[in-house]
Amino acid sequence: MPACFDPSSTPAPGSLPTLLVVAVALVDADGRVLLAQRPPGKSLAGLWEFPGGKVDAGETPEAALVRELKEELGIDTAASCLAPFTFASHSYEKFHLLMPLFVCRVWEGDVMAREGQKLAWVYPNRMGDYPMPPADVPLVAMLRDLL
Ligand SMILES: Nc1nc2c([nH]c(=O)n2[C@@H]2O[C@H](COP(=O)(O)OP(=O)(O)OP(=O)(O)O)[C@@H](O)[C@H]2O)c(=O)[nH]1
Repeated sequence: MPACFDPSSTPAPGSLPTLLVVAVALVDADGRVLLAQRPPGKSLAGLWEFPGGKVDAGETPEAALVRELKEELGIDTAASCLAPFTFASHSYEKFHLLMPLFVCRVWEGDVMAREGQKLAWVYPNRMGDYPMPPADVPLVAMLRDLL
């Protein structure tokens, strides 16, 4: 049976809270994508992810991303520089993650790890070398096709 027909892979409606997280593929002039490593002590520690974070109540995904990029990486960008690309919809044990992924090629300032996280600029065909959360796996394949 194809995995997409497996009812056990689909949680019962309403059984998990949906968490809205926004993320971005920052793409540099060489076509590399920025990944950040989740620090020890957090869930999914050690895995590499796209910069971003939770969308606060009353915030748009774009505003949340502009805020997170300033907080985490010290860079300035604007909603008009964020191109909607795709999304992840993935059930973790305690919540269902809904994560729009934007692509951004234009920002101001130098990328810095403001929260002590490890950063890596990665060519799409090398992203397999960086273990990522399960929700991100389909996104990487789509990014490879785009870039
Ligand atoms: N930013 C980001 N989060 C992701 C990605 N993939 C993925 O599954 N997530 C999940 O989405 C959630 C993002 O939440 P977050 O970064 O704001 O929060 P956190 O777990 O670090 O906790 P915090 O509340 O202490 O900030 C985490 O559960 C994280 O594992 C990704 O590529 N980027």
